[in-house]
Amino acid sequence: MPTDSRPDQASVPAGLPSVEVATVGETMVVLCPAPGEPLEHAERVAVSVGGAESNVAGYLARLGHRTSWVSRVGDDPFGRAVIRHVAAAGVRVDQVCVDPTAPTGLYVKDPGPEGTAVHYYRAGSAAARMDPATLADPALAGARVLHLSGITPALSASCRALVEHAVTDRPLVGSLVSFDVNHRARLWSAEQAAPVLRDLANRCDLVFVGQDEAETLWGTTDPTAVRELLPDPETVVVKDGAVGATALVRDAEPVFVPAPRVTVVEPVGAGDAFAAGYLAGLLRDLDPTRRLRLGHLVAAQALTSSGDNAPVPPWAWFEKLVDAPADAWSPLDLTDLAATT
Ligand SMILES: Nc1ncnc2c1ncn2[C@@H]1O[C@H](COP(=O)(O)OP(=O)(O)O)[C@@H](O)[C@H]1O
Ligand SMILES: O=C(O)C(=O)C[C@H](O)[C@H](O)COP(=O)(O)O
Repeated sequence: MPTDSRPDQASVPAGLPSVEVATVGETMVVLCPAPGEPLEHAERVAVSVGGAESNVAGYLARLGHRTSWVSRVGDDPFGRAVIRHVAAAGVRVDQVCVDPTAPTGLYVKDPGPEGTAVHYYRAGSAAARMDPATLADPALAGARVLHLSGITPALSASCRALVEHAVTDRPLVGSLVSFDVNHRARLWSAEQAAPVLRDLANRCDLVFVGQDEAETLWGTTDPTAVRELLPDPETVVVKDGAVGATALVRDAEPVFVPAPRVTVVEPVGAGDAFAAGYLAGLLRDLDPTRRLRLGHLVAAQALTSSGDNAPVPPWAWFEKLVDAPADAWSPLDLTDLAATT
């Protein structure tokens, strides 16, 4: 019977300090035809890598935080591509199990006149076999943040048990548990997802949710109403795309920060980038306004670049804008982002 193995990570010598952030979730190879070319007639596809939680890990690593992505991939070329891609962003991948008995998941984009449809080939994937033991490695102890998303509980019963375990038993003692609701309608219906995601989110410390998904799941876009549905986390961040985002922190007035003006090249991954920026602000003990600003600024990098995991400018660029006077943010104009970075 073949057994799981762990990839070597030449760039991470033994004895490194413990990770600051662990993220857990599935990452897949992404196949995408040329823009506007329907999949049915495509003769060529571009191959890339995508996964919400490894995207968050990648942005955090690029912002200078020691981050580990915890997952499973198949012992196949796509699994090796995923590991190489995530490691290239500076993320530790020594917590990724290579499973010789299940494939790496795949998602395929189908550009059409009404937008891009997504087809998943991830049922039965190696990552769908994650379970509560996935978080048992002592190397994860001491992480300040464990970041999860609502994609994982939709993957399989064992993945749902993993997320239940993470939010209830808190295996990473002392870590703050962060949860991006990330409802994926291709994985489960809103009726199935709504109570599960609400219950899981309520057991976390920090929750990110888009107004669009709050409406789909729970029938409201109002940040205060969302907060009433999620009373237990210390902080709920409600995002409203191009408009802005609100942080509702327990025992404090809600804080709203408008999103900067940007010229969107490709919207996929903006939510992951936002979560990473907010978490970087939290790790640096910034106040909620600055955390939201950092979220928007990292999201802006994702929006103005194609692909899920954009490069980020040096910290000094972020610092200047994060500390700018309030009127500079009403709203901040980043429409010439490429020139300013
Ligand atoms: N058109 C836009 N202009 C400026 N910022 C945007 C725009 N769309 C999204 N964002 C930024 O990306 C963040 C995440 O947006 P959201 O729509 O929730 O993304 P996703 O659907 O990828 O989760 C927003 O909070 C904001 O910072
Ligand atoms: O659907 C999944 O399972 C994925 O992980 C695919 C994507 O890479 C991210 O989810 C992007 O997410 P957004 O930041 O919300 O645009």
